[in-house]
Amino acid sequence: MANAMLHQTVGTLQLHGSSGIHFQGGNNSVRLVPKGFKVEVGFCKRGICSSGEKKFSIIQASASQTSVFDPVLSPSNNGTHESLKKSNEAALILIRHGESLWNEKNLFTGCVDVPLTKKGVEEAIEAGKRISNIPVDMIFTSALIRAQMTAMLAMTQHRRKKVPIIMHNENEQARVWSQIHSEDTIKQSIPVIAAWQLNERMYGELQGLNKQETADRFGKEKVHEWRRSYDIPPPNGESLEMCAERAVAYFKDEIEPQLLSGKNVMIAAHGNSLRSIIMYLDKLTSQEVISLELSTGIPMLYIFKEGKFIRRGSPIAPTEAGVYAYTRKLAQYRQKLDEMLH
Ligand SMILES: O=C(O)[C@H](O)COP(=O)(O)O
Repeated sequence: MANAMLHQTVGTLQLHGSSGIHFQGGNNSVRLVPKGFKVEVGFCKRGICSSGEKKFSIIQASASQTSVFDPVLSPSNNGTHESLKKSNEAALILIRHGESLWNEKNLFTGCVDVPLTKKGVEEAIEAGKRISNIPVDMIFTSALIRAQMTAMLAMTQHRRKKVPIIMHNENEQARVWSQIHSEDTIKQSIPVIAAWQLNERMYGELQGLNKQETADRFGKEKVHEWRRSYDIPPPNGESLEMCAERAVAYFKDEIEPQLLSGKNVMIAAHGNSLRSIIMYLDKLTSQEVISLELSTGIPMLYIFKEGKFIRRGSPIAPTEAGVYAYTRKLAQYRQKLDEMLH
């Protein structure tokens, strides 16, 4: 058990606007994180737990200081943010889930939790082949099964053979009961964070309706406006703008800090939650995003470098040399995999 870790939550860390970082544990309340403790970033369901307070846990680490998450530095810490921006480069992969049973039936799906079809399973596996040489350190998915299936199936193809493991931080018991007690096993794992903020836009009263029949009933133009306009919501549903408010906020608060710290990230999500994120990454206008269409199961690669997102398109096949020549780091990663596996 030399490598085993003892992680015990002993308090919480609170960020209070101008008054700084406070540690609150038992009867103690001190301003800074005490020596010998480290910060583990938690993911509360809504990203922000209450106004001005983000969810962190202070964990007391034994001799081994490793956890599934490396400490993440807040982007609001300007000095560090700037230096990380300069030094780090990371891959960002976006994948829209494979075909779902309601895509096949041409039904508005939105937040209804529908699994993949056989074709969707195959698309996810094919997507996995395309990214099998690209490093993945963390995976974010929506809370919906079609995105989670896609992420997991894609990872079955990855040459590095790390094990994707869904993090359960919904309450303290879930967190403790899913703890991994081997540093070596943790190193061979990829944390998977499921977040409702990455869910498909909520399609309101259109959910479950046939897309063609809806166009016949309300008119092609009206339905196109509901589906593709930026700020016009479908009846009692979310517009793309409303979807962006939660999806892009989550991306900025939870995903960008990981990229800033050099982590390679994959996001498996949905047509519209990804359209809103791409709108942010590519700085598209509300006019330009109208014509942005995403196919199911096609991975898209971005390189995050010097604080900028560089769009690299979709890796075509695992053998496509060009993809791995995008950056020296990617080429080196692939070379390492080749050496390891031959
Ligand atoms: O939720 C749905 O119905 C689809 O996944 C996305 O639909 P859209 O193409 O109408 O945006």
